[in-house]
Amino acid sequence: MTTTRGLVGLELSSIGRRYGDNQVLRDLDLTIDPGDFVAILGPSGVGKSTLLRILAGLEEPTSGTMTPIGDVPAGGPTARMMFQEDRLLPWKSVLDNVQLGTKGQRDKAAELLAQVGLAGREKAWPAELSGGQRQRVALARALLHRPDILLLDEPFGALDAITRVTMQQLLEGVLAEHPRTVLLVTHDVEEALVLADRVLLLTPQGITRDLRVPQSRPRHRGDAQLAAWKEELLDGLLEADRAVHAATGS
Ligand SMILES: Nc1ncnc2c1ncn2[C@@H]1O[C@H](COP(=O)(O)OP(=O)(O)OP(=O)(O)O)[C@@H](O)[C@H]1O
Repeated sequence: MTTTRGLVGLELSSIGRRYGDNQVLRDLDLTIDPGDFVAILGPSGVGKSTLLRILAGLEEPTSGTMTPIGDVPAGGPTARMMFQEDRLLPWKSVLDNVQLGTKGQRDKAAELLAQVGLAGREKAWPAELSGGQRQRVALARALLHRPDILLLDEPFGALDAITRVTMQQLLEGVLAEHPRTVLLVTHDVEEALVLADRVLLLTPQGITRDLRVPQSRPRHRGDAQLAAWKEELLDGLLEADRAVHAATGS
């Protein structure tokens, strides 16, 4: 049996979000098990980032409830978000960027930097790093806060194909060391299938596909079952994309 010690999940019940007349999420029911890695696919504009912002507590749903489950800490679970853009402060060193908003965590910050492959670059400025390296700093910064829930909003979306694969492998390694409940929003179906325990397809009709990926890690990108799911999910995405355009008249 998988242990959920120290891990927190979330139960969403009838979550909705409306912006004026624009009902973005509607009656969303979803249980995220403690320690699960859940990837969310969906057409542009369907509300994936909105959902992550709600989970992060950055935004309130207009309806529904969200309840933490599992080994819930006394003050409630903490969440941390990582974005496509690194959001590093250019006037602070790499180490100071990782420590941002914390006190006395220098050693831990340096240790995390080493874990993401940036030992020796503590004093560098963000401008001296490549896009992939900057995302490593952003990942180290998110992990320093030891969030119960790690929310990744297309974190590798701006990276070239090779750096992206390297970052996926790095994330997998880091999570093996620091188990967390993870939600990943991505447009990359292969990324979802290679990394996640569970892949959701979010469409204007709600979650239309909820796929468990039992393959052991590291996964083989050429795996026949993953390839079949990739086809199926791409078809689902195309169909959902048409539905979004039909709904918005775009
Ligand atoms: N603060 C806001 N005010 C008004 N409308 C918003 C706001 N945030 C998001 N929206 C609207 O909500 C809808 C969903 O946006 P969201 O960014 O969550 O979609 P997404 O699925 O993440 O899209 P993408 O894949 O393109 O990032 C869009 O129609 C967007 O215009």
